[in-house]
Amino acid sequence: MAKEPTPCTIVGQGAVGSFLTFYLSQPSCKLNVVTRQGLTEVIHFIDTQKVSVDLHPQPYNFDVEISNLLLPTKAYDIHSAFKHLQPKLANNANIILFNNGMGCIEEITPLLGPKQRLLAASVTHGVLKQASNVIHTGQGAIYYGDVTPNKKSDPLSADTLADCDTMLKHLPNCQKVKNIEYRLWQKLAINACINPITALNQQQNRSVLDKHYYELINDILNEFCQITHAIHLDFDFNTLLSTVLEVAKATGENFSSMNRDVYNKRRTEIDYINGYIVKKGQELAIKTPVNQQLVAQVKNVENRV
Ligand SMILES: NC(=O)C1=CN([C@@H]2O[C@H](COP(=O)(O)OP(=O)(O)OC[C@H]3O[C@@H](n4cnc5c(N)ncnc54)[C@H](OP(=O)(O)O)[C@@H]3O)[C@@H](O)[C@H]2O)C=CC1
Ligand SMILES: CC(C)(CO)C(=O)C(=O)O
Repeated sequence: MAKEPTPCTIVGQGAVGSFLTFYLSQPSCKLNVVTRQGLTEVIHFIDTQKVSVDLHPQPYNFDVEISNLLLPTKAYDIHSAFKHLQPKLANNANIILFNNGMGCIEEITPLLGPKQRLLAASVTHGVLKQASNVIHTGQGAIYYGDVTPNKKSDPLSADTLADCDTMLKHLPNCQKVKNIEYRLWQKLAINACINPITALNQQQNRSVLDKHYYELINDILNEFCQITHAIHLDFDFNTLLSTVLEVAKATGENFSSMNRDVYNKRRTEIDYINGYIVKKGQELAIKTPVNQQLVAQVKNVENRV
């Protein structure tokens, strides 16, 4: 007997949400797209080969139980989007976070049912949304892993998780990894350096390579490494510094997401990026004055708009 398509609910038609909709539009997946207004828009999606396709996702059907919930929203919207859809989640649902920054795992974990699984992804693809056009601007990768605390083995949960893993194989360069925590912290370090610098100075990512910012980057990463050391995650300072500079170079022509948020007078994800380093510092009694200062500066710019 042919296998039923895997049901998959995607929240929002933003850049990453449309990217997921494009790559998961497969006969083996049954997509449901949730928007705040209830109506879906036609998205003109352009892939890295410049091939364009119009996406006509079905509006969300509230009668459907959610087995796989994909949350590609800004970090500050994850909690409310989850709460809104929580009543529709299957007992053994998989919930997958695609946001930048950290802190959402802590927000969602207490809300999980005993058989629900929480997965987190680190995305390095570049995707740009301009009006109804979504462009896959840069080929990157997706690393994801299970971050459910105190997992209990359950045959039904294991089956839905296996279906979810099969479904996610349709995404470009998508790999399940055991060390997802390490990947998430590494991406946090990259964003903690590139995003506020490029947002406050309204410059492209390559500007981070300017000698002028070396001391600031050193200070951001120094505070970061004290925290990761305290939680027994080993990051070598020099390797991390090289990674940040390599990403700034490789994405040099781009404007970071925080740069665009400030430019477009939108809320930034600062609370979940440098703000998360500050929060962890407070919990661990580690001083983080440089990250604290950056949070204050970015919030100051946000409040001016
Ligand atoms: N774009 C990129 O290249 C990359 C982005 N990321 C990260 O991925 C995350 C998403 O980024 P991106 O796609 O660019 O952001 P966008 O702002 O383009 O998209 C977010 C979407 O989420 C929707 N949304 C929020 N809450 C709800 C809700 N409750 N119900 C329905 N829809 C909702 C928003 O809808 P509305 O329009 O109504 O506000 C919006 O369409 C961020 O954390 C970002 O940092 C990571 C790597 C690369
Ligand atoms: C890696 C980087 C900095 C690329 O622009 C990014 O993730 C962002 O802009 O948020």
